Amino acid sequence: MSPVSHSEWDRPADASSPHEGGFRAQIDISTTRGGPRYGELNEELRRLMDLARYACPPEELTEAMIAQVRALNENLAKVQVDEWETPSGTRIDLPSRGNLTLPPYVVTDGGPDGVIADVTFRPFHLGGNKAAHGGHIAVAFDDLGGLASALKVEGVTRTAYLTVGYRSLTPLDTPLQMRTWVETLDGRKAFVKGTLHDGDRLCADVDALFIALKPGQP
Ligand SMILES: CCCCCCCCCCCCCCCC(=O)SCCNC(=O)CCNC(=O)[C@H](O)C(C)(C)COP(=O)(O)OP(=O)(O)OC[C@H]1O[C@@H](n2cnc3c(N)ncnc32)[C@H](O)[C@@H]1OP(=O)(O)O
Repeated sequence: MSPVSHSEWDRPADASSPHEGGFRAQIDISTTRGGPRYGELNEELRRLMDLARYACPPEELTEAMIAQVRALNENLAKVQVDEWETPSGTRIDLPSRGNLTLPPYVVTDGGPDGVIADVTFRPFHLGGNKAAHGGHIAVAFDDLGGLASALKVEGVTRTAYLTVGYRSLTPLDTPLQMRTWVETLDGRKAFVKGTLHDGDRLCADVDALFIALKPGQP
């Protein structure tokens, strides 16, 4: 039942594994890993989070649900792989590359000039008063800012700083438009800007620095 330990996933590169040092310079993108129904599994898990976030179960139902979730977790524990082999984060055909922990987004346009994505904060991303939690908005900017800088430098980058301006409330369950782009590229430094809109209304903007990693840099 325990998750994969750090020592198991932080393994050295070998012939079948192109990561260098503790870091993989290229993401091993896929459209098949995890099978054709992996996206459906993710969506059911998101629905579980939505429903759990607002549930107030009576005690007898809580007991039954603990047993059900335990059974689900036991199945998931049987199919653990390391971070380089999991479909999560690599499935470019799925929302947020199949990464369940990110707010679900769909990239509608992406390249060295920037990224445009439709992002929907789910009910479980609630901060308060039906609005999205600011931390989840920052996560979306981090990932899509990281994607914009990766497409610009043609390699993986890492966030050095990320400053979010929360300009107006960000609604849940509403398709929103996020744009991110590299404003200035200075050697390894990609200065990224971004916006989040609900229609014409600006919900948030971002100012971030991503650094292209050197080969072998942990
Ligand atoms: C079609 C589909 C394709 C799919 C394709 C997949 C794409 C896939 C996208 C994934 C998207 C994930 C996006 C999540 C990204 C994370 O969330 S990363 C996790 C969060 N970030 C971290 O943990 C970073 C921790 N910090 C570090 O590792 C190191 O400090 C850093 C940031 C790598 C920099 O260290 P370093 O490489 O030793 O660089 P260093 O020489 O210190 O600095 C380089 C330059 O940057 C400047 N700098 C560094 N830090 C700062 C700072 N905080 N403020 C200002 N300046 C700074 C330095 O002053 C220096 O400037 P110059 O002297 O060159 O002018």
